[in-house]
Amino acid sequence: MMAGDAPELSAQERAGRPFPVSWDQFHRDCRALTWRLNEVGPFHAVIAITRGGLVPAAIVARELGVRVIDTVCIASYDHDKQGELQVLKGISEQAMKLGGGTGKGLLIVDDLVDTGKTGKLVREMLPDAHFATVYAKPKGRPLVDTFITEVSQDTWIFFPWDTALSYHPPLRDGAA
Ligand SMILES: O=P(O)(O)OC[C@H]1O[C@H](OP(=O)(O)OP(=O)(O)O)[C@H](O)[C@@H]1O
Ligand SMILES: Nc1nc2[nH]cnc2c(=O)[nH]1
Ligand SMILES: [Mg+2]
Repeated sequence: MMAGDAPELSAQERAGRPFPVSWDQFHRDCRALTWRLNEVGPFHAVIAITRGGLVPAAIVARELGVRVIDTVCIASYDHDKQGELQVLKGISEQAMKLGGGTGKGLLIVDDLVDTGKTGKLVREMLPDAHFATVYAKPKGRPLVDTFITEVSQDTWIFFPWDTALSYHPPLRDGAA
């Protein structure tokens, strides 16, 4: 950064509007997602986009009675800064076979789509799979087949596995 330049804002700071999600709420939203997916399936396997997709994938797979779960491991955000996408582990040969090579009958699960970059990459790997997320922001929404809650692009979702209970100052003292 050059002297005098404004500090670079993280994706979370740019988003501005916080949307904290509790474990209870997340579980309810995953169950609601499963109700919708139950109309679309059956699915041969669930593909979780790690790491955020692991928690909804476990809940959805449990509700749908699917026991084959695979992962595609992608790193993009370092906490809240988005960098280049890196595929750390691809989809297994066995899961690929179950999807006939194109992902037909497979269910991809992630916690959210934001810019859609992560979802787009996985869709390219499995063009015929069904892609479900719990939350969706407008830029990524066209990529998703099924989701539960849309939040505005300037929202930052705080998941229960990334947060802890802490003191919150009263509204009159300027709390959001
Ligand atoms: O639509 P995009 O702009 O690509 O962002 C969405 C992705 O970002 C988050 O993952 P992250 O890269 O933070 O990794 P994590 O799941 O391991 O936390 C989230 O879980 C999605 O996978
Ligand atoms: N936790 C979290 N991770 C993200 N990655 C991209 N967008 C988000 C978001 O809103 N919340
Ligand atoms: Mg993720």
